[in-house]
Amino acid sequence: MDAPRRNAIIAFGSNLGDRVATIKQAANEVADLGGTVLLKLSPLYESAAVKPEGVDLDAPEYLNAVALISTDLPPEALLTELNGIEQDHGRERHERWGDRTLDLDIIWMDGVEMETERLTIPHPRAFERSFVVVPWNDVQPNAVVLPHGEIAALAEKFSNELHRFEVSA
Ligand SMILES: Nc1ncnc2c1ncn2[C@@H]1O[C@H](COP(=O)(O)OP(=O)(O)OP(=O)(O)O)[C@@H](O)[C@H]1O
Ligand SMILES: Nc1nc2c(c(=O)[nH]1)N=C(CO)CN2
Repeated sequence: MDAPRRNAIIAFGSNLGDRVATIKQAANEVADLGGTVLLKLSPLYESAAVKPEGVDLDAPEYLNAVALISTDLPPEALLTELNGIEQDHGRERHERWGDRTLDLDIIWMDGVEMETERLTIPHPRAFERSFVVVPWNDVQPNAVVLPHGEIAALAEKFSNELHRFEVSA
C-alpha cells in the first residue's frame, strides 16, 4: 500500500553565519527530499534570540521562516532527514536554545499527534512562538490546531514581536 501523503509545517531558524543563504539552501534541500513537495515558503522574519532566561539582546538575532510541505515520509523518517540537513549546515548542540547555524523543527503534520522520546507533534512550544506562528499564518492562513485555535488569531496577537526581513535582490 502507498504511504500516506500529508501536509506538514517545517520551521527554519538561524542566528549564526550567512542566515539568508542557509535558510534558502535548507528550503531547497527540504524540497529535494524523496516523496516531498515544497508547497509554500514564508517570507523571512527577524527577531531577538529567546533563551531559557528570556529574550537575550546580546545574542545574534534570528532569521526564521516556515514551509508548508506535502510528504509521504513518516514523521520519524522526516525528522532524520531534517537532522541530516542541520548537520550538513554545521549545526552544533551545546546548551539548550543555544545559538545555531540552522534549526529545523517539525511543527505540525496533518492528522498526526504523537509523543515519543525523539519526537513530539504538534511541536509543544510552537504556539507560544511568534517566530513560528506569524510565518505559519503566511503559508496556511486557514489553519486551526486544537486546542490552540486559529493560527491567524495567534499570529495577530504576536505580530509586533518580530519584523519582516527584506532580502535585497
Ligand atoms: N517536533 C519536533 N521537531 C524537531 N525535533 C523534535 C521535535 N520533537 C522532539 N524533537 C527532538 O528535539 C531534539 C532537540 O532538538 P533541538 O536541539 O533542535 O531543540 P531546540 O530547537 O534547541 O529546542 P526546541 O525543541 O524548543 O525548539 C531533537 O533531537 C529531536 O529528537
Ligand atoms: N528568535 C528566536 N529565538 C529562538 C529560536 C528561534 O528560532 N528564533 N529558536 C530557539 C530554539 O528552537 C530558541 N530561541
